[in-house]
Amino acid sequence: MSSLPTKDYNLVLLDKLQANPNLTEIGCANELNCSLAAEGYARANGVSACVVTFSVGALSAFNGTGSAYAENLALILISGSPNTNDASQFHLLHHTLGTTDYSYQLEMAKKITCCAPCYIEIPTNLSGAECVRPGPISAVTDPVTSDKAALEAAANCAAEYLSGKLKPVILVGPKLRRAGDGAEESLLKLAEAMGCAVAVQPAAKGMFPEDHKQFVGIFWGTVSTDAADSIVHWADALLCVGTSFTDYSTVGWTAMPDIPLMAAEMDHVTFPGAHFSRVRLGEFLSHLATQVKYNNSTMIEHNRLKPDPVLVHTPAPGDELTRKEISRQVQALLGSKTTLFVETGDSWFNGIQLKLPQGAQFEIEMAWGHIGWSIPAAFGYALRHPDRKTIVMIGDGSFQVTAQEVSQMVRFNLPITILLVNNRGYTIEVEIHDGSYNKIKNWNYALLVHAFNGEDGNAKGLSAKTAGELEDAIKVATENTQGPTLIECSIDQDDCSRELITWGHFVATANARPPRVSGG
Ligand SMILES: C/C(NCc1cnc(C)nc1N)=C(/S)[C@H](O)COP(=O)(O)OP(=O)(O)O
Ligand SMILES: [Mg+2]
Repeated sequence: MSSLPTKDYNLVLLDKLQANPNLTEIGCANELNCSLAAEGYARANGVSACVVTFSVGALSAFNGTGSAYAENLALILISGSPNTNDASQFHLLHHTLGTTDYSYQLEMAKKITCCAPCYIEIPTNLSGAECVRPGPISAVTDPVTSDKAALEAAANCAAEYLSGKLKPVILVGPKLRRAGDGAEESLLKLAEAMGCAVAVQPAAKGMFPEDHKQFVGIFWGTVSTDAADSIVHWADALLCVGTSFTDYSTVGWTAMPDIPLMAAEMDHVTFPGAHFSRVRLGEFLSHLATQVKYNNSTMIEHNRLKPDPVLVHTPAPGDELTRKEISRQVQALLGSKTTLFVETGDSWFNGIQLKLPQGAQFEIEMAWGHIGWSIPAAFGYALRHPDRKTIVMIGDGSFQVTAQEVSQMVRFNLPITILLVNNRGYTIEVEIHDGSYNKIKNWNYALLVHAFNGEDGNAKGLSAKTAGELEDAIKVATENTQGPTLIECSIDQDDCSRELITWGHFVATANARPPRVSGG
């Protein structure tokens, strides 16, 4: 539960929430970070709540709420609001637009909340009022089950559809995990029953085990890993599970699969010419696993065409630090209890290339893509998962947006390791479309962390300009169990991944499409 220090519209509300022994209040430095921390908490916990003050608070929190909506995460946004007498007394109030219409916030919230994020507004003079006891929580939390007949029909139709195909591939998307109800386990069962290749969209990295023998890589068009694009394009049937085809995930629409898609969504299944509603994803996948025939033709082909392992160069300790060396050293950090957050920027491409060992988790915000997300989100996530080692890869531009939340990591003694890649500006934007607006003021990032320590913090701030300095800094980070460790990794501005340059080119081309003339 993330909330802001007390503010007049939600003073009593916070007191009431604090009185509930089952709730823990976690303060954040501002409402943007509060909402993004709640988004990160929801990734770990399944649901989270964010409590803010009216208007000046809520409008900032709308950003993290929008992220939760776009990323299909359950976040409850709770906002204090004016005294119920004010409207009828035509009062002009602080923190508002200066009119007597206070409904604008609710109208805006309606656009970014639905069954995933939801919105509750509580007038300041009702926070302590008696209210009807809420109904059984099971009405909200119990899993929704499929319509039995639709489930049966969908699985039979899918099994028959697949039995007529020679080269089936499964493509996993980011909504698989969000479906809950054991959908990831059901997918594993189905994949092993089919024996086929399993490719994963970038925003779903980690949702299918990468150490599994049927994992064939990240399907991301021309910037795929392990030639996953070849096997996806070789397939004659693509079973899309929770997929999301956006301009970013299709590399500016250059990687849309060109065969009819069979799509299994969170609550419905579609094939060419058929649609089955009220079919829950987890139930569909596990039921289909009992109907399908084994056909490993795409695995046999993948094993023929997959690239040989890449020889990773290990530089001398005194060598200038590079993007590749940062990735090599982060790779060595990943293990069954680590969760890696990768921020919008070249960190996406560097993170996607890493191999996840058994149990390692991966978090990315590719749909909403709000730079700075990973700092508050990792903070929220780590609160829920003290049992895991949380690592963040973030660029300098992104860090400047939400840096204050490192002070909350200090406050709650969270041993998060932050690898801040300082390439002096917005490199992703430089590669898409350069201009003076991609330059930023450089900070002394390592020193900033000492400021966040105040008189009692345990955070460490280090900088690395060579491979050896990074090795040493990572050792310090690994040993610092009482607080965050930020390592500023300085690299050349143009030291970026080839995938970023290729992807940026196609996304920029897609952005630049001329307006369509009607009738044209
Ligand atoms: C400005 C922007 N995107 C536009 C943008 C602007 N504002 C918000 C909130 N979110 C966004 N994605 C992006 S990706 C920067 O290149 C990020 O820079 P940095 O963190 O330094 O990473 P790289 O250097 O690797 O690109
Ligand atoms: Mg940068």
